[in-house]
Amino acid sequence: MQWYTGNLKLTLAKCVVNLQSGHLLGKICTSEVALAVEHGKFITVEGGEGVGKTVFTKGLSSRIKSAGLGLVQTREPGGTPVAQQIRQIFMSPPPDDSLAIKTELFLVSAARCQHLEKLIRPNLEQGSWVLCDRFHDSTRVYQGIGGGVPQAELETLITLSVGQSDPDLTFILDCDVKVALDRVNQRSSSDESGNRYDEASVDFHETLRNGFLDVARRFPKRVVVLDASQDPDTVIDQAIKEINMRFGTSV
Ligand SMILES: Nc1ncnc2c1ncn2[C@@H]1O[C@H](COP(=O)(O)OP(=O)(O)OP(=O)(O)O)[C@@H](O)[C@H]1O
Ligand SMILES: Cc1cn([C@H]2C[C@H](O)[C@@H](COP(=O)(O)O)O2)c(=O)[nH]c1=O
Repeated sequence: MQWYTGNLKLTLAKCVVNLQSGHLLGKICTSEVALAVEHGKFITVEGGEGVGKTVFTKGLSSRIKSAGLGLVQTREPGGTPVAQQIRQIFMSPPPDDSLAIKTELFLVSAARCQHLEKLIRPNLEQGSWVLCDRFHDSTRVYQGIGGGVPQAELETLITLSVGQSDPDLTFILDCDVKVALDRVNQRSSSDESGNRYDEASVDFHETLRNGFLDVARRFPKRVVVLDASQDPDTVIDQAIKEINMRFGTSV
């Protein structure tokens, strides 16, 4: 017999129980009660600059939480105090000491190790879901395809830092580069937040977009591409449909 309560799965074997109003009453032989916490699902969100990852992650998070599931929303680089300090260096190195591409690779990998060890794995083990804005596919695209680190070297470092903790599901938000850049420009004019690739050419952003689509082709079982030119609620609805189909949930 099994009960699901939030993220907790209770399994009872060979025992007599009384059920009243959904509560478990009566005598239970504890040696025959298995208390299993099912691992939470690990979902990542990827895509180029300005496609809508932040808005999507926030909206999807609240929909999953409203369904009664525990969820931690996080992002990379970052997610723990140390990883956040690495993010500062990564995002804003001193102007007279710009980052070599392999330094970038080591920085995002170090931040990821810390993030996995201190935040992601402990939460998944306790049954909480983790929704992460960017993860290793960003490394494949930005440091690999964009930055030119050879794929074999990059995959070695990804394997070393991620180990068995590959995401269960990845959403790649995809849309026309000009649409995404218009969104970035509108956002920048309102909040003045800078971006690492503000000065990059449209061609470079096209390379990133194609890089993510290439990742989707390489990992078809894990990755789902969503059309991010649609309105935010439609994109989130499509993601939820996919989540329910894959994980048997009713979010
Ligand atoms: N589906 C959408 N339709 C229209 N506008 C959107 C949509 N999603 C996000 N936006 C707007 O586009 C801008 C960029 O969105 P957001 O910050 O979510 O993108 P991002 O992918 O997280 O960007 P970055 O890669 O720079 O972190 C914001 O001003 C946001 O309000
Ligand atoms: C994880 C990861 C990120 N990056 C880059 C991609 C973006 O330009 C920034 C993060 O900014 P955001 O506004 O939080 O999306 O970092 C990267 O180059 N490599 C990575 O592995």
